Parts: sequence; structure tokens; C-alpha cells
Amino acid sequence: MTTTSTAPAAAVVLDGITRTYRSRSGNVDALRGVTHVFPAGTFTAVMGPSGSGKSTLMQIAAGLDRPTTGGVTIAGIALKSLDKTRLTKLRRATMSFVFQQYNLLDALTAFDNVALPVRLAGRRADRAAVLEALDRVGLRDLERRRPPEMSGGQQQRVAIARALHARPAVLFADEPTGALDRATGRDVLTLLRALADHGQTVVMVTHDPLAASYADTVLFLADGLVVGQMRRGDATQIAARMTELER
Ligand SMILES: Nc1ncnc2c1ncn2[C@@H]1O[C@H](COP(=O)(O)OP(=O)(O)OP(=O)(O)O)[C@@H](O)[C@H]1O
Repeated sequence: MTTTSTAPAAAVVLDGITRTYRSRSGNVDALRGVTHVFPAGTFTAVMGPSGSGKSTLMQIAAGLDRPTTGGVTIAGIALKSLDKTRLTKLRRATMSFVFQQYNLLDALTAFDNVALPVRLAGRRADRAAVLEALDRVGLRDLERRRPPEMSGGQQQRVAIARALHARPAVLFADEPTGALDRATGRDVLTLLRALADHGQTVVMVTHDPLAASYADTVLFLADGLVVGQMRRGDATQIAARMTELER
């Protein structure tokens, strides 16, 4: 398995992805044929109206959910070809998550949460490096706190510190600034931007045009399909496109 975190193998490829949720009340086609390449070392924001399929796309791109049809390739490896154990190993080796629901282990301190991916990969976590990552998100003083003793925003920042420390090939973030005040949100976006500038691939779902303006490319979804892309848009241009989609 590839465990390097350098370009270009880190790109995520979505090839003809569909995802139908089947339930007693009927089927929902959340994704209806999404093909997209996330180039290595780039920062992409995924936007679209509520229910357009953003979270579904993110879960599938990260191998947390399987598509109904179509394939996902990460770091050159087709996820379809992997059993659950290998998929977990690939995730640990190449990805980091800043998701509300996949964030931190409650039983571990902030320090140990940041150190965890490196330890799981069988390497020693250097104390100074872990503290530096916590320092970069402004949480050095909270190294001994456990997630239940922290605010939502602080937990998000621990998850970002973990990504800074682990240096995954791909970072998936779902509304990473949703729970943060404006200044902390800006700091987090600047950190994500810096990760991409250092060769990591960042994929972020957001509703916030200002957050999306930190990305290289904004991918617009509507009704389970990619309906457009914008490169290097500013917040006003992105907001205008969103308003059109929400009409
Ligand atoms: N587990 C599920 N079972 C059935 N339908 C689902 C399930 N998860 C999502 N959906 C439906 O799939 C569609 C896409 O949902 P998804 O959460 O991906 O959208 P989203 O763009 O992330 O929305 P939001 O911005 O509101 O979070 C919606 O119509 C949603 O109701």
C-alpha cells in the first residue's frame, strides 16, 4: 500500500458516482452520476443547496460510504478493491477528517488525539511536534483536556491539529468553521490553505462563501449532480452563484 503523502498519487478520483438511499418511504437518489478529479495539492470547496448531496459525496470520497455505482480512487488505489480492513488501513495512512461526527476519541486527551494517527501507523509521536500542532491551532494550554471537556470549536481545532501533525495526503473537512467565531474560523481556513500549499489535498464542504473563497476551486452541486466549478472565486462571486442555485 502507498503510504506517502506527496503529489501526485494523493488525488481523489470520483468516477460516475451514484448513491441511492433505500428506505421504506422510498428511494432517494442523493448522487446521480458525479465524475470529478481532485488534483493533489489543491484545496476544493464543495457547495450546493441543502440536500444537494455534499455530505454524501464527502462520505463516499473518503471511503466512509460505498457508492451504489461508480468508483473512487485515492492515492492511486481503487477503493472498490479493498476489504474493510484494508480500507481502514488506507484511511489511516492517507486521510484525515475534520467532521463533526468522526472527530475525536472522548477517552483520550487532546495531546493523545493528535498523536493517535502517527501511533496507529506504528511511529513514535514526537512530543514537541504534537505540541507545536496544538500551538498552531491555539490550544497548547489544553493538551490534557478530553473532548467532552471542550467546546465544539475547540474539538474542531484539535482535529485540525491532528491533521497538521499527521500530514495526511488528503484532508476531508465538513463545515470546519461552522462552530467557530469569525477570527478562529479565519485562522482555521488559513491553516487549511497552508496544508494545500504544502502539497496536501484538501476537500471541504461548506455553506459559507467566505470559507469557500480560500479554496482553489469551488465545486457546485445541485440535485445530486455537479453543475459548475469556479476557480479562484471571491466570496461575492461564490455567493452570487449559490443564490442562482438556490432559486
Ligand atoms: N441515510 C439516508 N437515508 C435516506 N436519505 C438520505 C440519507 N442521507 C441523506 N439522504 C438524502 O440524500 C440527499 C442528499 O443528502 P446530503 O446529506 O448528502 O445533502 P447535503 O447537500 O449535504 O445537505 P445539507 O447541506 O443540508 O447538509 C437528501 O435528499 C437527503 O435527504
